[in-house]
Amino acid sequence: MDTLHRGEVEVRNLTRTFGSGGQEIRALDDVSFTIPAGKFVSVVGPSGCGKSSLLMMLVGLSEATSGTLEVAGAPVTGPDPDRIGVVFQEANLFPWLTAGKNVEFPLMLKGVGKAERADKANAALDLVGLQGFAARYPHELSGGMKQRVSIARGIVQDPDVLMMDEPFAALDEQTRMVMGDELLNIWERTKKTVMFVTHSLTEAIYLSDHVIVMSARPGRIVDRIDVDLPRPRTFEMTSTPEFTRLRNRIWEQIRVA
Ligand SMILES: Nc1ncnc2c1ncn2[C@@H]1O[C@H](COP(=O)(O)OP(=O)(O)OP(=O)(O)O)[C@@H](O)[C@H]1O
Repeated sequence: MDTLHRGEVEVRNLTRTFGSGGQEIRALDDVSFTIPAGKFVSVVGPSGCGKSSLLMMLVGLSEATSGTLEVAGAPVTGPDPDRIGVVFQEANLFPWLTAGKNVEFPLMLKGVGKAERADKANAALDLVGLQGFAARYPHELSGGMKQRVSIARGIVQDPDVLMMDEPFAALDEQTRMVMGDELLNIWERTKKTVMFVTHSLTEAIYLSDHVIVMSARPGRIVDRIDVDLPRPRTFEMTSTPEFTRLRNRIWEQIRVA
């Protein structure tokens, strides 16, 4: 396949079942989609539809029951932060390490030398707007800042793809909106492919090129929406007829799902 035209994320006929025998729970059923390289795609759906399960398989932390997953041109066989960065809802920082050392941590595991580690961590912290904060400990940072550190840690190895599982869900509304704009800035500067799981329809539309809509369990894809709003996105766009039309379309799908 032509590398230039290959989807950065390819999911084919993915099924995920938990448990066994009479206790089986089918979380995902025959899910297929492609995220082209460099695109920002959100996944929305009712609670329990399998969004997190999907992301856990795509980052190599959980195995598919059947189907195939390819990211950045290769099958996913386990965690691979050089290829796939991940950011979760909780920042999950080590409280006893500074922001800089938290970002360096995955590089330390790889045996990267001290100077290179510090350079890369500082560059990642700059990218998320935390220049000068490397020496701070997590308890000295706000919720938004902690999540920025977590994003810096997710991209410190410069992966092609960034997977995000409700990264701003624990933040207050104002911080959440600022973080959305920050994330778009980072995305535009780094050209990474982003898959973003969220409960917020507004956030999904505001950030994305495409929105994948999933049904209630067992999760299936019921719609894929192209968001043709111009970039850069602005707060004013969220009250335009086009934005409302897209939000209504997703809501109709989720309501009946
Ligand atoms: N380890 C597990 N063992 C058993 N069932 C599981 C496990 N993980 C997930 N499930 C079930 O699979 C379904 C999908 O869960 P998942 O967390 O992926 O959904 P979700 O869409 O991310 O939910 P939410 O939006 O509430 O975060 C749920 O019904 C959940 O209870």
